[in-house]
Amino acid sequence: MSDVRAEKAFPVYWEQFHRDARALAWRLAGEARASGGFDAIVCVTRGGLVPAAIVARELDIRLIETICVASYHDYKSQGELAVLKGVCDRVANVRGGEGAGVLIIDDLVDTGSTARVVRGLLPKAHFAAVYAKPKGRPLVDTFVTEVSQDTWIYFPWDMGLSFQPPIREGAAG
Ligand SMILES: O=P(O)(O)OC[C@H]1O[C@H](OP(=O)(O)OP(=O)(O)O)[C@H](O)[C@@H]1O
Ligand SMILES: Nc1nc2[nH]cnc2c(=O)[nH]1
Ligand SMILES: [Mg+2]
Repeated sequence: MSDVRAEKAFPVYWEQFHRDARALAWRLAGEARASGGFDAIVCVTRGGLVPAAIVARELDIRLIETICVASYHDYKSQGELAVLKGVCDRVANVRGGEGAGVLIIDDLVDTGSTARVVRGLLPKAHFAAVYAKPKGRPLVDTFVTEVSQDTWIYFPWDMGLSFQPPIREGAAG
């Protein structure tokens, strides 16, 4: 989201996230049939951890690795992208090297910067995200829902219940 101001909010609740992550698993099951399956999952921390758990359960994948990337240091503003931990050789070479047979999972692609770096490390892997914005979309092999570039997605783990003032008290203005 670095150069476009996020004007619209897209809040996602746990039930919806579970449904969308399952929809991703259904699509990936089709991909797996066509491509010979996935032997391992690499989840992009931290956001990729949650959909990775759901997809791993649905596709019965038990070899799971993380790639630890940090870039959004402040809320909504992307800084320098740092890979804090790469992928172990056992997973990167699970089917002949360069990420062949590996499924990479993240919660979303926005500008595509994170996906570009991760794909560079595992060029033969399949990259999946639950949500995609237009700039990041060319970097993803499989996703479920596209939102506009000026939308900020609020995940259930980032939200909590809070009091809402009644509309007549000015909240609608
Ligand atoms: O396409 P991009 O513009 O690179 O943005 C997408 C990345 O941003 C978020 O991660 P973030 O860096 O905020 O860290 P987190 O997963 O630890 O929350 C999200 O989980 C993606 O990994
Ligand atoms: N939660 C959240 N993190 C992001 N990182 C980059 N874009 C987004 C977004 O829309 N929502
Ligand atoms: Mg992330």
